[in-house]
Amino acid sequence: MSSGIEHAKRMAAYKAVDANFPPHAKVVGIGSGSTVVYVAERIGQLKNKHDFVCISTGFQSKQLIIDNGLTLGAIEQFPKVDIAFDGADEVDTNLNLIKGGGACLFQEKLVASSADKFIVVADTRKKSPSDLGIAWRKGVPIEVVPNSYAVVTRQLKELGAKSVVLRQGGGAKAGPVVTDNNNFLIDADFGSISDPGSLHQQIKLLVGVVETGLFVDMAHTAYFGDESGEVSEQLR
Ligand SMILES: O=C(CO)[C@H](O)[C@H](O)COP(=O)(O)O
Repeated sequence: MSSGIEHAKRMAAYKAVDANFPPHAKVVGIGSGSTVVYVAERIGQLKNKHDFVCISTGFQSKQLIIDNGLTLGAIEQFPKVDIAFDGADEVDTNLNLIKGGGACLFQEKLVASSADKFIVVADTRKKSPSDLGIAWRKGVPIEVVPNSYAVVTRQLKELGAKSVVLRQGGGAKAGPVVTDNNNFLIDADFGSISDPGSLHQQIKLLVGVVETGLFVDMAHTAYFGDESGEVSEQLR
């Protein structure tokens, strides 16, 4: 028996796949995190699962594809994706996202930006009542080339970040988190973000920044599960 939140995640993921999976899909993006686990599970139940390839967004996602009996492909082989599914750390009322809580934001954005349709799955805790930076208080994840972190940290403060933290491995690793691309991650708290597009552009221009966790104007629909199993839909 799954807990309330796991049930919420599973219901959102199953509904997202059932409502959106294209019958003749050839290339499918699979995101990262704990909600997308159920997307891979549902896609793995499809009768035609050997007719398409799945593109991963990192190590965990690759394992999900393999474990669910799906065919793994590389974005280098399949640069055009029919549909991509992924989780989010926060979704604003315009369907902009903060992502990267699981340190996979660069490959997630690469796959989502290559997709004809990008679908978000989450539980209702991820919904912001208005802007980004309200429900997710850990800051905007930013992937940086390792030796640039001090310079980028200084410049993020100049852009108005209230706090800038080099993400640490915690009990699992001494020192900073190293991404699947061998980079570091900075979490920059800008408080409530009224113009995520402009903030993304300013951060992206800093030398050393690989990608930001602000996903602006990218998602097509978000599915939010609650603990009762109800799923609500947010369209752009
Ligand atoms: O961006 C991500 C990883 O970098 C995840 O999609 C995001 O953190 C949501 O994860 P979860 O479904 O576990 O809440």
